[in-house]
Amino acid sequence: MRATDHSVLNVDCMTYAASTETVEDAAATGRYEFAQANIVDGAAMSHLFETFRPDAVMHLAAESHVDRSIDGPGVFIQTNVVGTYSLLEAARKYWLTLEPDAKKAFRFHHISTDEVFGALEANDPPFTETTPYDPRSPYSASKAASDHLVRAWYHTYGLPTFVTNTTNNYGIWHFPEKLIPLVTINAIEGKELPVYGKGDNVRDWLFVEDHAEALVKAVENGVPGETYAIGARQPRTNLEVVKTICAVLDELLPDPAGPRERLIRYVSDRPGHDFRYEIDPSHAEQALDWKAKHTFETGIRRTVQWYLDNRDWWESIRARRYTGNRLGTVKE
Ligand SMILES: Cc1cn([C@H]2C[C@H](O)[C@@H](COP(=O)(O)OP(=O)(O)O[C@H]3O[C@H](C)C(=O)[C@H](O)[C@H]3O)O2)c(=O)[nH]c1=O
Repeated sequence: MRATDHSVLNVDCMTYAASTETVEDAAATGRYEFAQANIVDGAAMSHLFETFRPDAVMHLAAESHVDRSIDGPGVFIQTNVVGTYSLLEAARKYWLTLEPDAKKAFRFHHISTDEVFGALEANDPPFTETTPYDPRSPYSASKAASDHLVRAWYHTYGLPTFVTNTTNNYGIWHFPEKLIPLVTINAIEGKELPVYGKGDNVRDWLFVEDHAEALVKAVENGVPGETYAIGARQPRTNLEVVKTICAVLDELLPDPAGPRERLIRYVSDRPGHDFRYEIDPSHAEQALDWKAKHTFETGIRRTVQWYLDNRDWWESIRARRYTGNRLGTVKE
């Protein structure tokens, strides 16, 4: 199946106030058209299937910010667990109505995270598809639960599902509460750059366009019951990430006050902060005939340039809605 020749129901950002506002911001750019429905609402989900009659589903809808899940886990259980259940049931009811060929070709692609595998120590080998689940935050536990539901619907009902687990994404349109957009925007504005703990936690960074390409390959070629661990082999400590952003910005937009590393502030650590995530993507690269094109350095350069070129987008988000304490305030 080629994703470009078939209708794929891309379920994303359809949940709750914060995500709906994200959708409005994205839709305001004129580049997107969204069907909005609450993922927890089974009837609304069934209506989406009847309207679109998709050949496949890409399930990207999730509450995704770990800090928010620590502040308020309930919405993560609703969206990520109950929402995935409701989407699976709507997909199953629709799938049962399909003709045999369409039924065989149908795919339910669940997009998930490497956080379900827990935390690595410095010398542990990277996660693979066979790493046991060991989630530790309310967010990762809710995603782990959703992964298990998706596999259960394959084994129990025969719904042709598969799962991709990916490393940290970054790039254009990244919501300004996560580390990279938050630090980029704060650095542009000359504000302090909050680094949790000592800044030695490691994340493995995948440029969003590389991930999108992998997801298209996966929905075209993914085998039901399979798992694909997707990453770019670009692990960096958080301090390296922040310093790289500062250096790129100093080059693209020099600050008369001096190098931006002066803005780095070490703040209280995230409770239960997972030390290190990293994926070995060998199986996915081979099975999906895909490989990430960006190194962290090429991807971050494009990202910083994009935030410089798209101030209107993030300024309006910061000004209108998200001035709360999860948006770049230094907490000490
Ligand atoms: C917001 C913030 C974060 N950090 C640290 C915490 C992490 O060690 C690292 C990245 O944090 P962020 O919240 O951007 O992303 P993760 O907690 O690694 O999780 C992200 O990647 C996974 C795979 C998903 O599945 C999540 O959905 C996604 O949000 O920077 C700071 O030091 N300062 C800050 O102000």
